Amino acid sequence: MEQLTFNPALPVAIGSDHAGFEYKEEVISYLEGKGIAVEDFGTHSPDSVDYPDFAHPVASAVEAGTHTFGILICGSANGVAITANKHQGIRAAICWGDELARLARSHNNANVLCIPARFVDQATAKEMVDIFVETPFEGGRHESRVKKIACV
Ligand SMILES: O=C(CO)[C@H](O)[C@H](O)[C@H](O)COP(=O)(O)O
Repeated sequence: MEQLTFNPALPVAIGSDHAGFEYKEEVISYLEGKGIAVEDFGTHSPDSVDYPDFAHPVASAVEAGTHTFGILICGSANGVAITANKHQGIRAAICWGDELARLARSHNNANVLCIPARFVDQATAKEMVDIFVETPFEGGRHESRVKKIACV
């Protein structure tokens, strides 16, 4: 059975493109302030970059099991989500509100939270991160559905 909650012994993997850079820095500070280890996969400035260059390494780290879950931030979250979901072991969810973040975890056992920096404020981003960390996967009827995702 998939891991129900996140492993606090492993770091969170976080990445963004230039559109998500400011939010990434804020979220890193927020998580570290709560005593949660974070590995920053970049980008490391607001200079224009290509989101796949940062989404793939985060997805690979989560898929390898070296990081407990991933956070990816770009302008709309579409680019980073499309990229991360190319990875067989990744369930990346675009969330723009608390209930979406809760459902992504409880129903879909999402392991990457994708945040649309140009469409939510930083307070919402942080609230969604908290919910993503704290909400366990429900299992039950959702278990078989989640297992079918990877059956391609
Ligand atoms: O993939 C995206 C769009 O769906 C992301 O939001 C990117 O951040 C966006 O495309 C970047 O746009 P920009 O005009 O190059 O800043």
